[in-house]
Amino acid sequence: MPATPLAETPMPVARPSRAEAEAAVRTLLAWAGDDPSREGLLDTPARVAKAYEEFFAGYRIDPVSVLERTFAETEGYDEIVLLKDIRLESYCEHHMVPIIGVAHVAYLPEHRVVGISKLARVVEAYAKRLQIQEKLTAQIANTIEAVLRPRGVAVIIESEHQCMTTRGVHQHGASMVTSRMLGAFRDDPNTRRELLALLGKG
Ligand SMILES: Nc1nc2c(ncn2[C@@H]2O[C@H](COP(=O)(O)OP(=O)(O)OP(=O)(O)O)[C@@H](O)[C@H]2O)c(=O)[nH]1
Ligand SMILES: [Zn+2]
Repeated sequence: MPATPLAETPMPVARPSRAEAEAAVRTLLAWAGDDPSREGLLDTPARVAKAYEEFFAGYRIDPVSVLERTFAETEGYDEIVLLKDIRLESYCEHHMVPIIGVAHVAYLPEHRVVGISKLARVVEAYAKRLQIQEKLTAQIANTIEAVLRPRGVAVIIESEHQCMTTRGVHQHGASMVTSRMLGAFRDDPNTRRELLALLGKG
């Protein structure tokens, strides 16, 4: 198996306990100006800790192992495989608020294909972490390239950053688009055009 870019996957040096995480939420509630001991907020720290386990589940998913099972009986299929409109839920590493959008992931198989849901699982593994969109886009593409060794990989992400819509510049409707094209998608204009046509962006 080729070297993979997982060196970029950080884990906390010493993970705080759940009780410490809940105490931190109580501090934030009080800092926001509310009373953490009032009835409606009593269970909130526990709920927030549980929600964080969901939001940041990606730290506990290994994107390489997700892609390791492949299938060779494809009758030599070597054209574009595209999974489009994958729901994306990520979290801005500057403000810890959601980045919501869609990802489109394509590759050009070389002999073997991967179960199509696995492309969405790789997106999920990197999205459910603290991110900036450029890095998220690159991590997904680089991992697919490193593990599947296809002739090309393309990842396009379109999203809305809530740090821009609900605070700061309050730019409702502004979307951020990033793309990472590797192999034939980068080098061959016809392949890139075909992809954009399949995405309705030709
Ligand atoms: N390139 C990039 N920028 C991002 C992403 N998510 C958030 N940002 C931006 O990161 C920047 C952080 O800038 P700072 O000046 O440190 O933060 P800030 O004072 O909260 O900035 P404002 O959002 O403009 O109020 C902001 O411009 C955000 O819009 C991302 O995925 N990619
Ligand atoms: Zn932000």
